[in-house]
Amino acid sequence: MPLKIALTKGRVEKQVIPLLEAAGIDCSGLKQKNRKLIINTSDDRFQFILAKGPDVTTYLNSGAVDLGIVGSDILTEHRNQQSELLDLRVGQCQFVLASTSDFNFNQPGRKVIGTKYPLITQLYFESLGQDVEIIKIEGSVELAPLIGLADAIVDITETGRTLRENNLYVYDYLDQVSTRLVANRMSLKQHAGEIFELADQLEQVVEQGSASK
Ligand SMILES: Nc1ncnc2c1ncn2[C@@H]1O[C@H](COP(=O)(O)OP(=O)(O)OP(=O)(O)O)[C@@H](O)[C@H]1O
Ligand SMILES: O=P(O)(O)OC[C@H]1O[C@H](OP(=O)(O)OP(=O)(O)O)[C@H](O)[C@@H]1O
Repeated sequence: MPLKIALTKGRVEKQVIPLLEAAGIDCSGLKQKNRKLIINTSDDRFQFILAKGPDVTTYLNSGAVDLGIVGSDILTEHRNQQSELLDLRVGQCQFVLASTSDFNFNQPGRKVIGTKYPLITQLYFESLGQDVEIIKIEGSVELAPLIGLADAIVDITETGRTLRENNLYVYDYLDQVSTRLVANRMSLKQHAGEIFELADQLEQVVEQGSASK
């Protein structure tokens, strides 16, 4: 039976494939541009299940997969209950509080905050002792202060380009984000050897990558 790995499709998948390949894992199936969602390696050692980030945590928690590859933003937001094995050091970005130039962080009254990450936003403002109204947005979060839906946003930024091109400014920096390898706790007991072998192989690749930077 192959180890089942839920891999976040899209941006994470693209950045993780080179790491998997460097660890000697056959990614020819993953690299084929088709609509298949379940892809086995040619040696049947691994089965990749392509899913959206939040669903990777659902599959892990239900025991449907042994491993997940997903952003730490999603793990925090969805209260990950499984075992984090490795920081893959890709998908690196940072949470920020951002808004238009006229935003006043210290203004009295209850602020409205737009975000894809309500829990992270709530915890952040709780830590500041501020009560805010949070509006959940599914994407293009930067729109919220521009069209008057929210006073500010909590979102991730990498290059800062999206903020810049929409005339938004950073008012505070929150946690750093990167892609993680996570194991289902039960699978970790049942398949410890195979799982730690994979984690070790990937760790070597990650360390080599860092050393060559
Ligand atoms: N700008 C970014 N730079 C680096 N990593 C990012 C960036 N945006 C998101 N990520 C990381 O990649 C993960 C997946 O992001 P991605 O944009 O592919 O999915 P998404 O937000 O669900 O978007 P979509 O709905 O378009 O698939 C995020 O959970 C985060 O960890
Ligand atoms: O700092 P930058 O390099 O510009 O990256 C930041 C952008 O990337 C993410 O959006 P994504 O591309 O996932 O699109 P989305 O708006 O659909 O979430 C994030 O929500 C920002 O909008």
